[in-house]
Amino acid sequence: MADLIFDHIENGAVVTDADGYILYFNRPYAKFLGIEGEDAIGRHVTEILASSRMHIVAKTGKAEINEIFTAKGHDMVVQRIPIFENGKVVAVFGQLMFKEVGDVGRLARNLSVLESKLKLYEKELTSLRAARYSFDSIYGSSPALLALKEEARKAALTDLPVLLTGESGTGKELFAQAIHQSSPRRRGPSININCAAIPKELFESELFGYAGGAFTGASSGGKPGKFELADGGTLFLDEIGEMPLDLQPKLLRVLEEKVFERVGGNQVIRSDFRIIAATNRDLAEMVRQKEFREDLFYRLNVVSLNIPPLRERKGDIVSLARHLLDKIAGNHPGSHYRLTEAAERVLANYHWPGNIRELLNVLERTVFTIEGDSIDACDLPFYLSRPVAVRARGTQWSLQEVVAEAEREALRNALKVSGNNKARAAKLLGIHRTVLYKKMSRYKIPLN
Ligand SMILES: Nc1ncnc2c1ncn2[C@@H]1O[C@H](COP(=O)(O)OP(=O)(O)OP(=O)(O)O)[C@@H](O)[C@H]1O
Repeated sequence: MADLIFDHIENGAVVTDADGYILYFNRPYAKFLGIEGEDAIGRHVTEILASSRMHIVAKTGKAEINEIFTAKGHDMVVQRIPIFENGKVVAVFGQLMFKEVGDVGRLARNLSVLESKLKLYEKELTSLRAARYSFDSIYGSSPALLALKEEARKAALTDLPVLLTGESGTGKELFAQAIHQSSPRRRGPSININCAAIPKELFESELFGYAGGAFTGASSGGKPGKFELADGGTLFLDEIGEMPLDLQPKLLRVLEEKVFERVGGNQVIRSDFRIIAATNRDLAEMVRQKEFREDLFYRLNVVSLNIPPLRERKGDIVSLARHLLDKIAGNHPGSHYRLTEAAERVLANYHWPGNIRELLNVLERTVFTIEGDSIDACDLPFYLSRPVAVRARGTQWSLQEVVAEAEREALRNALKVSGNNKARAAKLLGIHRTVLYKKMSRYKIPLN
């Protein structure tokens, strides 16, 4: 068996006794030197490899690792390891690590290229992240938003947990990223976990990871969880209100002690992370309803930042819209989208239940349908201009409104596809040209 293993060592390997007489000589080594392996057994190692130092290592008892060794005209890299029994060298194991010294140089060069590439990517990633997620990329000049940014900037300099609250689409994730990017942990990882997106049964292993063989199907090396990955950085727990109640005590313990074990593992893991949590739910009310643990709530709610909805900072709507249009234009080279005053009025008066995400969505869709760069009120979705009284009924639309919106959209698409040729657009729609003109006038679609 030992012979078999020995012959399967990829590179040459040899074992001598304490006096330098060969006990084993594997096939790859024999092949490499062009001799018969069996012939070498029992002979002194210097007879086969004149400058061998195996017998010297047997005397010194000191391993020689990655030494250059010349044999048969080759400069090779070898290692020689003394084997001890009861404190005495009984054998020496020698192994060829690289058949050519040049291989080592090449490997080292490759490694150093890889290392510098890695450094370059790290730098690029940091600057990309900084450009995308700094406080400067949070737009708006309303006093409420400016005050909030100031508080968030201060919080970034500390290691305190932050709880971000606000309606969906107000920019909670953007704030979390900006805090990380402005914190001393900016070079560390920024790990996100959306608590609403994880099935309950996978929650624990997502957060804490699992040990190898922890359950059927688990990968053999195990897998680190988000807490482990966030070591040295920030862990962003989005939609924390969706955290299963029975897991909350465990989460609290980790937040307090910063140590945990992987699922199915027994090794204690320490991780140095900073927590930022976000929710669009009223956590205090959830605590009162016993749907969220009070102790965890207090642990998370150390620095509390509430992002007001867009309709409560009307001053931000138009400037945000302009900024988002510039961003959209970045994907359409040569364009510079502008809003007419009427369009600005429509945007400013709408109540934006989906906040900035909805604004972005509306602008993206509008840009897709317009000809040219100017966005007028009639280019915006019909529902934005509905009177407040109608909107107050909630999201339920009357059939008439739905039909009108669909008609308007169909008209605009047909005009776009036909290059604003009315006759062709009418034909596409299957209506008479005069009907098209009438409907265009009703929906305030400009003639050209
Ligand atoms: N002040 C802002 N300036 C520029 N872009 C913003 C601003 N606030 C939000 N956005 C953009 O709006 C979109 C929604 O923001 P984000 O995902 O941060 O919201 P959220 O509050 O985390 O939403 P949810 O609660 O639904 O997860 C993103 O594309 C984000 O870049």
